[in-house]
Amino acid sequence: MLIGVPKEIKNHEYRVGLTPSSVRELVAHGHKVQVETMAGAGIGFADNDYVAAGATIAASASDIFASAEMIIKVKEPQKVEYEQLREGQLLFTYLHLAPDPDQTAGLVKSGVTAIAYETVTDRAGGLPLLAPMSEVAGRMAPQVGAAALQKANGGRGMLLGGVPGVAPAKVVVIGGGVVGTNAARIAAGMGADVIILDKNVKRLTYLDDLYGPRIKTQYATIDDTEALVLEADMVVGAVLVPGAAAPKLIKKEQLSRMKPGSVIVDVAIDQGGCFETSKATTHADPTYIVDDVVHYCVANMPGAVARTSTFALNNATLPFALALADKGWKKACQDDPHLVAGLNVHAGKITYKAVADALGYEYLPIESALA
Ligand SMILES: NC(=O)C1=CN([C@@H]2O[C@H](COP(=O)(O)OP(=O)(O)OC[C@H]3O[C@@H](n4cnc5c(N)ncnc54)[C@H](O)[C@@H]3O)[C@@H](O)[C@H]2O)C=CC1
Ligand SMILES: CC(=O)C(=O)O
Ligand SMILES: [Mg+2]
Repeated sequence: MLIGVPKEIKNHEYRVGLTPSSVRELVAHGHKVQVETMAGAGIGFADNDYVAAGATIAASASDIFASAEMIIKVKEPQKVEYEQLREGQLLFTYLHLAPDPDQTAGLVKSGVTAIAYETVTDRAGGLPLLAPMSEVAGRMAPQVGAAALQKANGGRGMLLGGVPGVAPAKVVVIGGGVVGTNAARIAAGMGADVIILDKNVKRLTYLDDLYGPRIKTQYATIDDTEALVLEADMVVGAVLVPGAAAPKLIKKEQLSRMKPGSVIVDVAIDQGGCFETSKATTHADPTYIVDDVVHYCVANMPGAVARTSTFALNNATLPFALALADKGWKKACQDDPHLVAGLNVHAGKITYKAVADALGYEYLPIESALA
């Protein structure tokens, strides 16, 4: 199969779909890989590293979109990218379609077959291709939130861990999955007073076993979520209903009652965000203020630590990329119920129910797409 890797074009996005090591694995399986020139340059992968791994270098993204049978990316295709996709081509990347009607319409119109990293599942009920980036974004959340709490950045002027004789900041994490757990762990490590809210009692039990009294847990009723958010110095938004738009758990009216200078890090922004006032920001201009509350809503947080993130992502995606290349998407999906869970779009139809429901498309059941 001819596999293409374009350079990412989102703001300050330096991750790349394949590392040179991953290219070498695909080439060892008999595939051809074409990488756009400078695709990995931002994180120390020179064109020559890709050539040494067996790739050829394409002068432009349009060469790749024109010829590749499978395109491997990191972030969802931007307009200039999805306009070049076509029927019979396979796209393997993050998509986050539910909050993104324009991209969804573009993919449907193109006829492409698109497998979204974020809805591929595993035997334990997890999301193995989302998890590595959730680990990164979760660990970054207290770090970026701590900076936002500084006075010059609009924050309350609080040190996350306090000092002897002065209490630490209160950090509330909504959603105790991969992002939430990693955010809580780092915030607690920085000395903050941390509590995690979730609706899944089993998950809260697991977190309690894992961290003991160092991190508190709370069942996420509307009442308790509101009470804790109003007391918080920093809130991390980390909920997910796979494939669906994030539920808006904190309304504008509630936000206006938060402490002036408090900080929201809405990691769930890639699914639309869990605060009514959240809108996606970029690494170039990551924060804005509503009602004296600093909002950090960068939808590609792991792009800031792109080298770590690219290795972590490739560790998870490579086995699936190999299966797709070796068998073709249909056979690979027929053989693997977890990979097929990633199928979001096929030949002009939406094949993921939560996306179809969120955006008012007819849903094509996966079995029909695979027939
Ligand atoms: N902004 C960025 O750069 C990045 C964003 N993300 C996003 O972060 C979000 C969280 O991802 P993960 O932690 O991997 O998901 P996850 O599935 O591991 O965890 C989500 C948790 O939210 C809980 N939850 C769902 N509805 C809830 C509610 N109403 N109240 C309280 N808890 C609720 C679930 O029970 C689950 O424990 C996703 O939207 C993901 O796409 C992930 C990586 C990078
Ligand atoms: C998951 C995601 O949105 C990211 O890694 O950018
Ligand atoms: Mg206020």
